[in-house]
Amino acid sequence: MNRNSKAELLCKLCHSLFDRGYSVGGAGNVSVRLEGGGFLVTPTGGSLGRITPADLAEIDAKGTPVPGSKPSKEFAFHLALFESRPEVGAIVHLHSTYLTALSCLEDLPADNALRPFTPYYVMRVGYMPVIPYYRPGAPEIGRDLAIAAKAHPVNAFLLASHGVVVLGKDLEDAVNNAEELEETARLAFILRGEKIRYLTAPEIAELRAMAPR
Ligand SMILES: O=C(CO)COP(=O)(O)O
Ligand SMILES: [Zn+2]
Repeated sequence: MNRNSKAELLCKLCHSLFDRGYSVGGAGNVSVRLEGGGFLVTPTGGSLGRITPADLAEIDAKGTPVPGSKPSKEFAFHLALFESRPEVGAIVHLHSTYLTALSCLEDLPADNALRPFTPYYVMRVGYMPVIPYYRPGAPEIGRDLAIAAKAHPVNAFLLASHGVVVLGKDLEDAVNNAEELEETARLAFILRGEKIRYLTAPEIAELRAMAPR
């Protein structure tokens, strides 16, 4: 897919996420890898609900912003993930309600914030390691994500007290993964206090073998 088609699809998916409440205010950012190297990313401070292709910031293959819109303050962590995981084609960062609520819980297990109880979470995301809290835009987020992305073959990381970072092979895949994950977190809150039948280790292993990644 060429640059302009990717820019249009990115905006269309941002509007869709915003319209369904996955992003509010100026929160969240989305990026996509371009074929000849380089990236498109949402600009800093804007609403995902009203973004147009002309608003997108472009970054060259060396990670240098091309003159034009100012990139998201989180582009450093997007770049760290693109560099650590060559198969990743797009990244979605959201402050979606249930994942962000989960990120605010004390004593989350660092290796996996969400124990699997449905198959699609395992198939699309795997599991979800937790990155410690740093202020938005802090370089430490990219540093820790790069280490985690190499250590864990998963498509999502929870940023403590902040939100979520979701990876995909392309834009639609990353958005699908983010939607599945937010729904899984919503179910986890609905089921709080209930006796959940968690998936067993053999069930998880079978699903991991089917995972599209
Ligand atoms: O979610 C955000 C910060 O973590 C939004 O920041 P940007 O507007 O710079 O993309
Ligand atoms: Zn954020």
